[in-house]
Amino acid sequence: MSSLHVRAVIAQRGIDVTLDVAAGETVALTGPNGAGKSSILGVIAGLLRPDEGEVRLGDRIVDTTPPHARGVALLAQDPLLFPHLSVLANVAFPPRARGVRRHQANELALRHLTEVGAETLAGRKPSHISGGQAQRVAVARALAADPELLLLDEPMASLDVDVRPALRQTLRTALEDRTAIIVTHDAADARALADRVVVIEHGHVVEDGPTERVLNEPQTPFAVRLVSGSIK
Ligand SMILES: Nc1ncnc2c1ncn2[C@@H]1O[C@H](COP(=O)(O)OP(=O)(O)OP(=O)(O)O)[C@@H](O)[C@H]1O
Repeated sequence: MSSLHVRAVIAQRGIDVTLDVAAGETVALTGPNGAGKSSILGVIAGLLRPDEGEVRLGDRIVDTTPPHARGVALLAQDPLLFPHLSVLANVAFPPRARGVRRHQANELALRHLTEVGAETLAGRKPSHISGGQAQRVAVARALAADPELLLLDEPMASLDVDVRPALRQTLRTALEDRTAIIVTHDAADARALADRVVVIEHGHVVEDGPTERVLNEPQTPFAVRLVSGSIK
């Protein structure tokens, strides 16, 4: 578990952001479409190089560390499971990639699948499970990477409204005592999962405070809309 410090300037996208996340803290990153949320996650994950900036995890500067060695797991909107691998092999992939032996990696994978309530799917191929199940499996795979920092980009966006509460509950458990950033447009996600809410507009932080404060006394027009549920 590490703290995060990120400063990212991407001139072409109008982004200039500094963000600190304490060790074990979950931050909900929110703001209008095109505000820069995904770009910020991209910089932290090492997928996008800022014009200027720094990404520090604990006391390590990871700017020049390749994505797979950063200790950062990114859960995208789509589960992006490997189609040719079983559910179990998908979740065992990160530990296998860091050299854990097959038997041990499979045991670890099964434990994470159980954590997200998907252990009965272990033998199936991704094409034989539902979208909601696939997203749970993707959460298990992200956890199996044992990341120092977990980034979630609208993990509920592709799911039907009726399966969102179950995944939210899964994430609630998974994010306890983990440093994490979740991009969301849903106040329910922020309320259930985040210690802090940060609002980004036009590439800048316009509001930042404890979840309770931001949801009870929103200061910016976007936060007001978030609370009233009028976004989307
Ligand atoms: N691949 C790209 N190349 C150039 N500009 C991009 C690219 N992707 C996004 N942008 C621009 O960068 C800015 C920030 O976009 P970004 O996707 O980070 O916002 P976002 O807050 O994640 O939006 P959304 O809620 O729609 O996902 C926007 O002006 C967008 O047009």
